[in-house]
Amino acid sequence: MKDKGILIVLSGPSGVGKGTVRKAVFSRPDAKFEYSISMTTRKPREGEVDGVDYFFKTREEFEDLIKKGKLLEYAEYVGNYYGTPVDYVKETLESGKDVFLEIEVQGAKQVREKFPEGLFIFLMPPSLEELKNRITGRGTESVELIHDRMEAARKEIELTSMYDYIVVNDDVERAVDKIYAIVQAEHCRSERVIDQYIKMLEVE
Ligand SMILES: Nc1nc2c(ncn2[C@@H]2O[C@H](COP(=O)(O)OP(=O)(O)O)[C@@H](O)[C@H]2O)c(=O)[nH]1
Ligand SMILES: Nc1ncnc2c1ncn2[C@@H]1O[C@H](COP(=O)(O)OP(=O)(O)O)[C@@H](O)[C@H]1O
Repeated sequence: MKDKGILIVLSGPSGVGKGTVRKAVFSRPDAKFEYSISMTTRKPREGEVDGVDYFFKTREEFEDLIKKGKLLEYAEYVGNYYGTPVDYVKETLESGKDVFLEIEVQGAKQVREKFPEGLFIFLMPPSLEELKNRITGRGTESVELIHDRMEAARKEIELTSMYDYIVVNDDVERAVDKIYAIVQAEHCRSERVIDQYIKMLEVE
């Protein structure tokens, strides 16, 4: 039987660089993770593509997915719903591949309850000032929304104790190196691999 993949959850405040780090993670030639594309009711930003960046849904469609139990987790964040499709995650893990989620902390908490064995990584900004600079610098949010996102960020940073690892995103490539090292270490964790070795000893 094939071993199940690892569910990797990358979380952190808006603007910390989750999207940037995730893209850098996936652009490495040795990337073996599968990215789970989320559903959202947020309007697409310029350049975002349905089915690539997100599956863009109406509130009615999203609420229907909730009712039908199609989401592993979901959260309302700054006025919009965001959620992870459960079937994709389960099927991909069953096939032995690691799945990579990029979600905010309320959702990460729900995943922790359903998948306590997941690998939870919190991406931390070098400082709150730098976080604000990044959100402002991206230019996708109005002043009011930046304020809301900074408030959300303060609350999120207070909840980091439920994560297995904290990675500071001072430099993108350095953060990616750390994420790879963490995932690699997780693959060697004895409770994940012990059965394989026991089987090997039985055969010989
Ligand atoms: N709970 C949950 N949060 C998500 C999901 N997808 C994205 N998010 C988070 O929702 C927040 C807002 O995302 P977005 O509007 O794309 O802005 P971003 O902050 O620039 O990534 C970010 O913290 C994302 O990580 C999801 O499926 N579930
Ligand atoms: N390590 C970093 N150093 C400097 N700027 C960064 C770094 N990581 C991301 N950024 C910039 O910060 C802004 C927010 O990044 P983004 O990936 O959109 O964040 P998130 O997905 O967490 O909301 C972008 O303009 C991005 O280029």
